[in-house]
Amino acid sequence: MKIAIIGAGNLGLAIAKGILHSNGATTMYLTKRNTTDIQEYEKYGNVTVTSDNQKAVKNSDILIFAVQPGHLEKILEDVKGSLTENHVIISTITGFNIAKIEGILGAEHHIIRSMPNTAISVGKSMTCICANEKGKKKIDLAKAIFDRMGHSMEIPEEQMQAATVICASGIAFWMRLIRATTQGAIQLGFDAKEAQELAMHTCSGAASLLIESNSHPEAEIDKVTTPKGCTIEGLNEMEHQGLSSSLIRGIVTSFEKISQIKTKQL
Ligand SMILES: NC(=O)C1=CN([C@@H]2O[C@H](COP(=O)(O)OP(=O)(O)OC[C@H]3O[C@@H](n4cnc5c(N)ncnc54)[C@H](O)[C@@H]3O)[C@@H](O)[C@H]2O)C=CC1
Ligand SMILES: O=C(O)[C@@H]1CCC=N1
Repeated sequence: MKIAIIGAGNLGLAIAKGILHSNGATTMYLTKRNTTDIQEYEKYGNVTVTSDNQKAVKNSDILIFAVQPGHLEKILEDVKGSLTENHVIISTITGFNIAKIEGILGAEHHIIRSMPNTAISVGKSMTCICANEKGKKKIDLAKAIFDRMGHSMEIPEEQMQAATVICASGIAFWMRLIRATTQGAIQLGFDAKEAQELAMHTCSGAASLLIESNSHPEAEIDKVTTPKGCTIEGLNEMEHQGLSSSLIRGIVTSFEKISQIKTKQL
């Protein structure tokens, strides 16, 4: 597989690391306007770093666009002449819909819209994808690419903004929960490093229980809450303080914001 990542910033480099981590490409082009700080990636023999997007497109089959929304239109116009009908175009751009990409490139291209998160760098991204009519023929290929770097789900395009909040912003939400647990553990006497180790592995174990046993969170909670015990006492206090409610409200607020950004920018 010959992959180009157009826009090697935060997300683009996270994807590049995920691809390297999973041996997911035969060759990989990484592009950026100023390539100085990504030059080191050429130490991996199959990686070419360049500011020449046309060259990256001509030498690759799968094109992953990870630039800021305001830059995409011009970049697509610039590379349009180098595209063939065999290219698979994967956009990670928030809010930039398939109709708009088709408006620039034409509907005859395989166009996939994706929403990964930064955990793609360690092969653990939850990635949502959807495709245009032509791209549906390549959706299994896109799914296979993202499944090598975590877990993927095909969703209707109307749900992409909601998926962005849950999966991409979700990394920040879960980080804050892990950080808060760490602060609690420090107050109970663990040093900071130990406290984070306890918090993150407990978080990972909780998610693994659900993924591997296919069970429901409340069923797992019932197994831990001893009657009159410490768990239910703590859990009920968290709920009295609005734990579930604040999470739900934060998610809805984030969604309201992403909906406004879409209307203003695009
Ligand atoms: N950071 C995240 O967790 C997620 C971000 N996204 C989306 O991914 C996109 C990129 O986000 P970030 O990586 O955070 O942004 P970023 O600003 O870190 O990266 C964008 C990169 O594109 C480069 N660039 C600009 N013009 C270029 C050009 N003409 N040719 C080649 N490269 C060019 C910039 O130098 C920069 O390195 C955004 O549209 C964002 O909505 C999507 C999911 C998650
Ligand atoms: O915060 C944001 O708006 C973008 C979209 C998802 C992650 N970062």
